[in-house]
Amino acid sequence: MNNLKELDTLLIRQLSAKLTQRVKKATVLLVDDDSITRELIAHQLSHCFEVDQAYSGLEAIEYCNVYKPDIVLLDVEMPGIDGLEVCRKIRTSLSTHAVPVVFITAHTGIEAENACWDAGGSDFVTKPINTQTLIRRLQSHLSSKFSNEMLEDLAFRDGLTGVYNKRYFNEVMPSLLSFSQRSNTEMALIMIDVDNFKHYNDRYGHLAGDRCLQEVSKVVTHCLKRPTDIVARFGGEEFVCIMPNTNKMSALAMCQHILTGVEHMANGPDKTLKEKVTVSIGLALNHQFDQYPAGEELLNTADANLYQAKSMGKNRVVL
Ligand SMILES: Nc1nc2c(ncn2[C@@H]2O[C@H](COP(=O)(O)OP(=O)(O)OP(=O)(O)O)[C@@H](O)[C@H]2O)c(=O)[nH]1
Repeated sequence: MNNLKELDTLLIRQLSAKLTQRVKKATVLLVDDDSITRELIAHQLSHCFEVDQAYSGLEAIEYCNVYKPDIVLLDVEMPGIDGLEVCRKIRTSLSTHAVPVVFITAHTGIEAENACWDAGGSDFVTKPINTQTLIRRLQSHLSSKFSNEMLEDLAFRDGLTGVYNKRYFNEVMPSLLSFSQRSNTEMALIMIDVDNFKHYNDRYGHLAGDRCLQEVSKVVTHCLKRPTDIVARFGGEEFVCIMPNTNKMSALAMCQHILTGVEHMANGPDKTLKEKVTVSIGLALNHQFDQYPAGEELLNTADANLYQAKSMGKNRVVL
């Protein structure tokens, strides 16, 4: 019992050290049209974070779309697009909606404060700024953001390969299916299974087998580049991928990419594989059914096609 408690304490200490490190390396985007104020705040914050600067609302939006900062420190009053509008834009963009926004405002009073909350702000500081308070607030928002991300990773990522896990797949599959049904778009689902993996494990050991799975998942993730594509480890040496907005030709091309990529892994510069590895792929498309299929039907079809691919000699895709 005591040992378990000690282990818990150790784990919590490790996690909190990791969190502190992440907060130290966090990027703050500081947005203010007044260059003197901006430089002054940037200088004070630079002891604790990486600080990038934007001088207008438009520049801030462009920066966020490309670089995705960890947190935004945003002046409310700016000519052109003001801070409130920038914040609304950050909140409605898929890639930045979870980025905390802390407002800097010269105005106090219920109306000014409520405007910040209504725009989606996470917090605000009033001028003149107390640097200590500002730093502590940023650290606190960053800590909760990073802990949430760490928890999400623990819940939804596969520990060995870093791709999503089956739980995540099961969570998102119904929404993706109903989205493709509503928008009448094609969607592809593939099941990938490493060929003769038992032999690889038996011959080179379980650790080498683990390494092989990591390499396969890298190849698959590399091939499926769209932000909407999802790669998950389904269990053992099996992966499942969902590709929204993908028709038969593109899906087949993707599968071919994966087959070639995996085949070439053993020739890679770092030679992490002991011998050539191949995979078999079962493909299923939602448009191949008379009626929109349920997730289970798509999965079963992909699985049956995977079985076919194996029985036809492996290292191939079957639709
Ligand atoms: N190293 C490692 N091996 C795993 C893991 N999960 C499952 N395995 C192994 O994967 C192997 C799968 O073997 P089989 O199901 O017989 O499949 P196979 O040898 O690939 O045969 P085919 O699928 O017909 O090509 C078993 O030996 C499992 O122990 C893992 O996380 N790491």
